[in-house]
Amino acid sequence: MPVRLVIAGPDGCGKTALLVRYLSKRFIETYQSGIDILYRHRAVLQDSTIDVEILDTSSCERRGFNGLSACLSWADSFLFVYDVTLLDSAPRARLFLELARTVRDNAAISAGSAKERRLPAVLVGNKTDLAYCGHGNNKAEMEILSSQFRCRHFVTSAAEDPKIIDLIFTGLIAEGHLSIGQSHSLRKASLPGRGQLQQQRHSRPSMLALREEDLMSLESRWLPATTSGAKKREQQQEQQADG
Ligand SMILES: Nc1nc2c(ncn2[C@@H]2O[C@H](COP(=O)(O)OP(=O)(O)OP(=O)(O)O)[C@@H](O)[C@H]2O)c(=O)[nH]1
Repeated sequence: MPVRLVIAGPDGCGKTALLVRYLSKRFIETYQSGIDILYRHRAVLQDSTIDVEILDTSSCERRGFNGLSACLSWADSFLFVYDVTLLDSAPRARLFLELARTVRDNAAISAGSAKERRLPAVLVGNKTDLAYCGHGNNKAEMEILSSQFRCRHFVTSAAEDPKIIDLIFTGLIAEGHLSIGQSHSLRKASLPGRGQLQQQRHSRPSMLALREEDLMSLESRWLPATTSGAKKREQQQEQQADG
C-alpha cells in the first residue's frame, strides 16, 4: 500500500519547486501551473523501499474549502508550504492546518477511532533565498502554529537547500509509512485519475461529512483570507517588478 502525501499551499509559494527538487534534485525556474499532478515514486529509506503517491495540488485557495477537503481526506500526511516573503502567510497557513485537523478528526469519528494527538503534517516556509524582498516576519507565529498543531516546521529554499528538502520529504514519508497501519481506515479509498484531476479541479468532489459548525466557522474565514492574500501577493509582485 503506497504512502499518500499531499502538498498544499497558496499559489506560487513553491510547492512544485520543492517536489521537483526532492524528486530530481534540480531547481527549474518555470513550472506548469494550474493543474493537480499525481506523482508515483519509490523512496529508499534505510535499505527498504517504500511506494509513495504525492499529489501536488494547484489553486488550493481558489478551489475552496470542499475541493481541498477532498484531497486532504485522501492523504496519509500533508506538506503545507508558505512563502516566507509574504506578510499574510500565518493566517493562511492556519486555515490549511485547521482544515486538515477537521478532516482527520471527522474521519476518526466516522471510523470509530480515537482522534490523533498530532497532525501528520509538516509546515514549510519556502524562498528563504529571497528573504531580502521583505521577510514576512512570520517565524514566531509559525512556531506557535506548529506547536498548536503538533507538526514540524522548517524554513528552506527550493533554489538553494536540496539537503533540507530531502530530509523534509524522507521524514514525512517515513512517518506516513509507520502510521499507515493505524490510520489507513481514515483515508478515502481513491482519488480521481490524473486526467480527471485536471477536469475536476474546480468541481466539488464527494468528501467526508463535515460537521455543520466546523464547516461554517472554517469556510467563512477561508474565503476572505483567500481574496486578501491574492491581492497582497499581486501588489508585492508589482512592487518587485517596479523595483
Ligand atoms: N527564488 C526562489 N524562487 C522560487 C523558490 N521556489 C519556487 N520559486 C519560484 O516561484 C515560482 C512559483 O513556483 P512553483 O513551484 O510553480 O509554485 P507552486 O506553489 O507550485 O505554484 P502553483 O502551482 O501555481 O500553485 C516559480 O517561478 C519558481 O521558480 C525558491 O525557493 N526561491
